[in-house]
Amino acid sequence: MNFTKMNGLGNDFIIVAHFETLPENASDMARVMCDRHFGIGADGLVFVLPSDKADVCMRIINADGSEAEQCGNAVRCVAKYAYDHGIARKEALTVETLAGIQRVWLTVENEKVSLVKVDMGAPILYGPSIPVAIDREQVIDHPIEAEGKTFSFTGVSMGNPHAVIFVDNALDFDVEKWGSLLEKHSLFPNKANIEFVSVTSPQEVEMRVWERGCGQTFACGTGACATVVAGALTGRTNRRALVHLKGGDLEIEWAETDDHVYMIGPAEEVFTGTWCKR
Ligand SMILES: N[C@H](CCC[C@H](N)C(=O)O)C(=O)O
Repeated sequence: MNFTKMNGLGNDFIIVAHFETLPENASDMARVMCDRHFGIGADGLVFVLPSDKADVCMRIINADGSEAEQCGNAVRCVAKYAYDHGIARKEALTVETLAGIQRVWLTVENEKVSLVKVDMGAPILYGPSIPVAIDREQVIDHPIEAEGKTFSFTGVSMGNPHAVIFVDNALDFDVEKWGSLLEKHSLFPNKANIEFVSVTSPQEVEMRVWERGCGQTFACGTGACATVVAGALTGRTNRRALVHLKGGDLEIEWAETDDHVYMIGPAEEVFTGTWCKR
């Protein structure tokens, strides 16, 4: 089985594009292929499938075998893959996901996609647990406790659940310890992606992330979107901000015109290969 290895700011994926529908053993495939010692190694396994509603369909399986509703970095990779490999040779296309149809705009240089803009749709605000939707004028920061330490989070869904926690300095925060504890907290019956964010200015933040189903990653597109929504709602940031991640930067805007969140960032194809293991 042929595959293509891609990433969005170091959030890396195995792209498989020759199934008509999601294989029944997709979760097992993800666990084996994403293993960084006995497999190819990746944060997720991404299936590029035909769609009757969009130019292409994306299904994303985390490294632990759980399926996610949405994945911002993977949507950029899938859009690039579709253009570069001739599935949808156009600079504005649509990607069907479990979170809905995503509009995508491509920047092409030397016949290859270098930058991708995605309409990630409108956010849903959660709290005091996820997924308990609340109105926007309700309390935004919700308390959450782990091992005797209390944090406050803003719950935001971009189709997948995020708990955004503002801290003094995200760069030296113990993401492994607290992210792994909070991902599976009882307030998050479907688990959650945990973002730790420090605000540099109203238009610039540092974000580190512990992702549901794969641990700490170099970048999280939906997490960056959730971060700017949480920052704007709590008065910490503007609705447009540059999110600095371990693997690079994402430009995020939560537009007032349509309440949608727009994300601009790169996508990279690294290598192709053939999977030989049973
Ligand atoms: N682990 C996430 C899916 C991947 C999201 C992230 N890689 C992104 O770029 O949005 C979840 O289970 O919701």
